[in-house]
Amino acid sequence: MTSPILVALDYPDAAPALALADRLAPELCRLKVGKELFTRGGPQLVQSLQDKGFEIFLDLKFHDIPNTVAGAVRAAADLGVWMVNVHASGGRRMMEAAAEAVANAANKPLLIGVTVLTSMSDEDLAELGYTWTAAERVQQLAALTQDCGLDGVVCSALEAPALRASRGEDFCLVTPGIRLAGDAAGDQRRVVTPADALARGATYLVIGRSITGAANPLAALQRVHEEIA
Ligand SMILES: O=c1ccn([C@@H]2O[C@H](COP(=O)(O)O)[C@@H](O)[C@H]2O)c(=O)[nH]1
Repeated sequence: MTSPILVALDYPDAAPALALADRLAPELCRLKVGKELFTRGGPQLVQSLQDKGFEIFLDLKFHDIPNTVAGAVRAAADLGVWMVNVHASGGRRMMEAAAEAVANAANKPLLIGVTVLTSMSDEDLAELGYTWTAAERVQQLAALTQDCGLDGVVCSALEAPALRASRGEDFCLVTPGIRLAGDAAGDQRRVVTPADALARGATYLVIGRSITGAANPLAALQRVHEEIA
């Protein structure tokens, strides 16, 4: 079974991340390593998680000049990760450089463009001086991301129906901002439940605190599976 669930290991260091991995199973989920955990645990932690059989989404959201981002995604591919991402707002030349960098990798990871962070609302965008809504901006950036040859985007599942219609069935929609019913949204603003996200056309569900913050994370993960079955 290939699970659509990516568990976000947002822990302050390697020990709790490895302990949780020992309670979960690669058949039930993939694992996401983000900025905090990678800064503490580094490539060695990624390797340890991969040695346990998990595929890894290295969520470092690279955003820099094209040459620098190309080198960063090449380094991520050398780690053998399953998925890596860049900020789509880095623009065409940056994304094309990233796509070219991973194209010839021995283990080519899925390369994903981050559109509008799921923690951002329309009001947050307006405060930055943008005139588009989050939904409009996601559409613009997803079109550019696909044109640059990337495999998909990070977006909210709220935008998934429109993206499925415009970008087709094969474009990966990686959706954080997932909450089990009743869980606090916290800093997230564009939030959807697991079942609703899949019904809307999401490919992968990124779930952090609804699983890692549960008294029994394995039970919470199994609850998600029951909900989406
Ligand atoms: O737009 C984005 C991009 C990435 N994330 C990451 O996903 C998880 C979500 O964690 P929760 O605890 O389920 O809120 C986290 O690692 C973020 O860095 C995102 O939330 N939104």
